[in-house]
Amino acid sequence: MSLPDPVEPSRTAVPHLVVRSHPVEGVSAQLMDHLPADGALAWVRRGDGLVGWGVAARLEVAGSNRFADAQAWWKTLTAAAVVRDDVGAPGSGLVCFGSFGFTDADPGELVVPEIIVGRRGGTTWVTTVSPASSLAAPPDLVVHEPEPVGEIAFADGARSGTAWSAIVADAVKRITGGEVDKVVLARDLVAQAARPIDLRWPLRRLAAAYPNCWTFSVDGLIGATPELLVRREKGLITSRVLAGTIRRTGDDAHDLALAASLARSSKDLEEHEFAVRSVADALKPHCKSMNVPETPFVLHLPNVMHLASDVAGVAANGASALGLAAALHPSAAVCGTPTDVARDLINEIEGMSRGRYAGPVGWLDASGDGEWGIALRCGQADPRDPARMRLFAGCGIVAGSDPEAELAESNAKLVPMRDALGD
Ligand SMILES: C=C(O[C@H]1C=CC=C(C(=O)O)[C@@H]1O)C(=O)O
Repeated sequence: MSLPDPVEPSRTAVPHLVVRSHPVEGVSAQLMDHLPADGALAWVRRGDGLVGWGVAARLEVAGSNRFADAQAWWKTLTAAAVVRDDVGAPGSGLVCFGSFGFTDADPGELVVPEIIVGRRGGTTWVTTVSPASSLAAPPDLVVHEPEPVGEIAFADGARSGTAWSAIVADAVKRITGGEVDKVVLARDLVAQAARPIDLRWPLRRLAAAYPNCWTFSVDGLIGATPELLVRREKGLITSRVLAGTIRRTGDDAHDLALAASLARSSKDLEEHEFAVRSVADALKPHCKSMNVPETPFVLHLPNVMHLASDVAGVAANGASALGLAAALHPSAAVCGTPTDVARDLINEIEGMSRGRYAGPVGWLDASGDGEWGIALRCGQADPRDPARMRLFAGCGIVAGSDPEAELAESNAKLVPMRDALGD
């Protein structure tokens, strides 16, 4: 596949931006409620986070230097900006949102909104970003009502469930044959509505139904991910690693028994160990000290339960949150082990383009702090048909995987987006 010409950030003119963050009182609506219909940007968890709209600056990136190009552009842009930050919270001041493709060939972007509304621990603020030539006035924080999606139909994407199970069976054979230790295989569904989908409708529902996840929206990619690839905040680096899944039944007592069986399942523990190792190995050069839990805990979500490990470290160098995300991507939670072999196998047998599914999505500030999740439990709006979205889900495959069980697991992982698009 031929890659788009790489951008040359040093030669790309960046705008000189004027940025002002100030606290606002008496704002009680959810952050998402303030989003206008177009260009919604969001990163929200348990009511805190950032939403934004408008485009003050934007960079599209693809190719093998995409993370470095994005980083260089951001450095130049932040160096040229004049910032007055009266809030001083993580996420105040100049911030960009971003999302990156799973592969180098899938385009991604960084976008600096014109307006950002942030909230953290009871403090709400507004950031305005504008070119020095035309200073922006602070916006009125209006509450908008999104349009319900209405009638919607779901159909197989690149492959039927049965065809996908056959690919999983093939992968299991190749794992037992010694070709690869673990590979993550994904499938897609196509959601077709009768009218253009107002992305704020599913976004609000995801944020309400999955408060422990990070609900995100960047350039038509929306979802609620339970997996934090990396957070860098004031010298502390953290990552929530997930791998190993069991579906919930809705019966609490039964689910508790299932959680206990997940915590003992050698197949899931093996799958999890690959993911934790890949994250710990990638973060090691960037940390002075690290805490890698020996045993995962069980993360309970409304649809599934995951084996989860929170890895933490003290930053050893100036690598930004985006630089760390670049070092971590693709982790074994979305690609496999060994990475290169798993990536080639995905390319060979998965039979679809992932686009920005399973890529890093998040935000970055001028100091290099920020949060990047893995774009999971998500859908991509079709830029050519606003009534259409592609939904994605994938499963880690190891020697002990059962293709039928993996298909059921992938269906459970599609539930958040399917429900969010429903009435
Ligand atoms: C690839 C996905 O999930 C990953 C994250 C958590 C658990 C996973 C698993 O148990 O297979 C996957 O590695 C997805 O949701 O599309």
